[in-house]
Amino acid sequence: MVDKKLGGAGLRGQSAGETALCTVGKTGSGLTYRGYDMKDLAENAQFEEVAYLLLYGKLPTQTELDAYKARLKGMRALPAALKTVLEQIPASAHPMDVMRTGCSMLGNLETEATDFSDQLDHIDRMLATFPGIVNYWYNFSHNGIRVETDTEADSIAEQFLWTLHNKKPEALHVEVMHASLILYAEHEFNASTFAGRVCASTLSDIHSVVTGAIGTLRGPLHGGANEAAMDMIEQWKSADEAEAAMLGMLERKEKIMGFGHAVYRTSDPRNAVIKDWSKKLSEQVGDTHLYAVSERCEAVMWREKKLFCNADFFHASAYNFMGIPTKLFTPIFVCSRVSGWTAHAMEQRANNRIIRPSADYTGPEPQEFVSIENRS
Ligand SMILES: CC(=O)SCCNC(=O)CCNC(=O)[C@H](O)C(C)(C)COP(=O)(O)OP(=O)(O)OC[C@H]1O[C@@H](n2cnc3c(N)ncnc32)[C@H](O)[C@@H]1OP(=O)(O)O
Ligand SMILES: O=C([O-])CC(=O)C(=O)O
Repeated sequence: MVDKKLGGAGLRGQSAGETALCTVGKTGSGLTYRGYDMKDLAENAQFEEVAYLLLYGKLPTQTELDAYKARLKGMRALPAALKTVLEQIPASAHPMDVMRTGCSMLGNLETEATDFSDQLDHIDRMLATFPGIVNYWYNFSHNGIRVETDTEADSIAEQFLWTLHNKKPEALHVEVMHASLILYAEHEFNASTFAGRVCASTLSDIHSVVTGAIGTLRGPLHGGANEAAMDMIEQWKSADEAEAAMLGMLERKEKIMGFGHAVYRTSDPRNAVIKDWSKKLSEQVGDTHLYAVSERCEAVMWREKKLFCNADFFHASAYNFMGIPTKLFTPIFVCSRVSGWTAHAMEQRANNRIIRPSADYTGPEPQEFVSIENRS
């Protein structure tokens, strides 16, 4: 993999600390979690194995995995006060705002100890409850249903789909969700993780770390791109229509969501994995154009701009084929990335110094104070 030339604004290419969790664009297919190639994990593991790897430092044995899944399963029920708050949030709210509020409310009800001795309990609780939080609100506000979040689902992947559709999902969809959650789990010092680490460096609590990270992930330049990509591709009914529209967007110098990356230069290794799943799902549902539209977008962007699909682009069609409403796309990213964010928070806490960089001053030279009656 060729390194992207890094420099300029946005702290690009500057090291802001150390991590043992992840490499981006360095070895293997280009993304490793604690030394394991993301592709091997996405092809062979369940999401809980990856969360365990990030949070507990090693891949679990079968016995450890069974125990971990049972532990998470036992933590799914939502407190009544949290459900009451979720029921107040209007259907017009963005689900990322619901997640931000849900996480914050959980922190009010189940506050972390100030010595962080129970951090892993709170982290596992967030992993266990996040799918239920967003889907409880979604079903209540959109369908008038108080969905049961304490389900029999075997995994977080299954739990998301089960609490969304209020029934046991099909096996293929659960398999895709495991892969998707693994792809999104961790990505070094991306914007939301960095925001979380800054928060952790003040010795704040774990719910504040995650609440801040959720707000940072929400933007369309970061996690919000999967939703923005769907809004774009669903307008087009054929690959030719997509190509013509994209050329117009490029001509007008518009940003095309789901393309490009701050670190990768020639490809995002997560794209090949989710693109394969999107193709399989498109065949399963008898899709007539969405996959073809997506593929054409990829070809046009590469031909015209040498820009490639990032992790978000084919997630849009894949999630759509599984019947997931577009506005719930980025919350799925949260349900996964909470593992990476919190692993980083623990790493920061274990070797902490408050993150406080400097700025290059560009304001006026020192000037005399002018009293209010003499100002023009
Ligand atoms: C999981 C994730 O968070 S992945 C990222 C998800 N975000 C998106 O998909 C949003 C669209 N993409 C982008 O906005 C950008 O590519 C980012 C934010 C991901 C990276 O930003 P940067 O590191 O600043 O991009 P980079 O330095 O490669 O940009 C080079 C040029 O390509 C252009 N470019 C980059 N991405 C795009 C795009 N998606 N559409 C059109 N032009 C683009 C930039 O405008 C820039 O042009 P300029 O030099 O004339 O200003
Ligand atoms: O690394 C980044 O800048 C964004 C990204 O792909 C991620 O967070 O998964």
